[in-house]
Amino acid sequence: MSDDRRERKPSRPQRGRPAPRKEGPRRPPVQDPARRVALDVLRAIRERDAYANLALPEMLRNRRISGRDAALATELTYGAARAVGLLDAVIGACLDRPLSKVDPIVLDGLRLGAYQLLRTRIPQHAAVASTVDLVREDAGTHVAGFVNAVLRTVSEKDEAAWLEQLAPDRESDVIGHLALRTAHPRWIARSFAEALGDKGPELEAALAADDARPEVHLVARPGEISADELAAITGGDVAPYSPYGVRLESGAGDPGDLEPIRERLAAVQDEGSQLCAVAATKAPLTGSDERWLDLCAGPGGKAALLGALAVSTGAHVDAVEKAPHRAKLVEKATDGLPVTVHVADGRESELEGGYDRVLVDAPCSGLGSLRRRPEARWRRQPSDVADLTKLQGELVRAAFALTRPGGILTYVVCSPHLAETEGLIGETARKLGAEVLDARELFPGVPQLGDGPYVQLWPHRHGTDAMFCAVLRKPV
Ligand SMILES: C[S@@+](CC[C@H](N)C(=O)[O-])C[C@H]1O[C@@H](n2cnc3c(N)ncnc32)[C@H](O)[C@@H]1O
Repeated sequence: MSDDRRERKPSRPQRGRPAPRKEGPRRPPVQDPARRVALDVLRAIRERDAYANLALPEMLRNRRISGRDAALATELTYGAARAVGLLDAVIGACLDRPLSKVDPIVLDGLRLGAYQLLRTRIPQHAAVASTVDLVREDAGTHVAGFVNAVLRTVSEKDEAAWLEQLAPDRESDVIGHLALRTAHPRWIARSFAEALGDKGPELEAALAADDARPEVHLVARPGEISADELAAITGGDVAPYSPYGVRLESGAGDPGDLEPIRERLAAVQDEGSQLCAVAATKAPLTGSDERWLDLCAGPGGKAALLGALAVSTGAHVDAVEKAPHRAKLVEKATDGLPVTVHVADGRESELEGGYDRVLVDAPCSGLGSLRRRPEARWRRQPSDVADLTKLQGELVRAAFALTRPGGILTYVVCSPHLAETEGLIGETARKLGAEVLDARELFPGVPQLGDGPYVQLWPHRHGTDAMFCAVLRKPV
């Protein structure tokens, strides 16, 4: 935006603190509860590293917002948080100063407004006026003209026209081009390309699927309720691959309100996670099959499924989790199941070895579940991956030491990044002398699993998170 279109230059409010209102009567509180929540969550993400999928439901509950307002708040919060890179590129093109010079509180508002203008059908006037009102409440009247002028400039073109202007040339920089189009950081788009071995239509489909709101997946607890019954009660569809899965349309409200979930007959769990947990219990094994170990168990999604499956086979699960508060979540998730929770570092758990089956669902970059964690793609850094692979290798080695000869070690990460997947497990298995089994055989009915021996699931192929699964056997 040029200076002549901006109102008098504001003295900047202090970062993180609303400036006192300068004029006019106090507004009645919360004229626009949905956008107010969205803006407050965007701010919480920026200021205190909040997670949208935790902060949003909490705010909606505390403010007693439901129905259409809750649906709008969810759409705006998730959408704007996911598209930050794209929104910032467009906002930056409307300014005559660097984006970093814009007050962060004002920038949150600009992102919320730009998202509505570029990626929703909200009428332009409503998008601009409502955003100006909210930012005025937070940052003072003096910023209203600036916000109004920037958003009016944003609204002069639609998303396609902005991309035409701002995206790198597809021919010379396909990664940069697709990254901006699908609101991904370049390094993540590159890691997807490397994992797929593709820079064409498949990469585009993968990034596009990652830029869309995902369905909600539920797991029907084995022995408690069937997937058919769960689908009938919730109005969802039986999932295509997991025998325990149900898929619900996104935006169908808070799944925590569903009766089967309140009654603990079912839980929210991505179908890919379900498939990996089931695979860990199904790899062929000779001899005893009673002692199972989940070495990275928090918050307990897979431990609960392992525990429920263990009931029918007579097995017992030890679940290790390093973070005490997450270990409590595992206890809650596995209450009543044959699962013992241990608060310990999986690398030195001091558990007695000889396990028949060990699952290492390792801490990872989470690049495989970006669609469910909208802000994560902008928070993660390439350097995170190097730190994580060190930990992943140490956990796999500790797990292998705890596995009995002939026993099965299943390694899972929610990431397609090659350093965390094939790179990590291939090298570690070789050094340990482990036999690599063909994991594809443990995912019956799941198409497009490639050449093996590992399994990499993808949102665009399977509708699941991009889970990776490798299955090793310790030689006798
Ligand atoms: C990907 S999550 C596991 C998800 C879990 N299996 C589920 O399905 O709900 C990885 C977990 O490992 C835990 N963790 C991190 N470092 C660990 C360590 N050294 N030993 C044990 N657990 C660890 C993290 O706190 C986190 O809860």
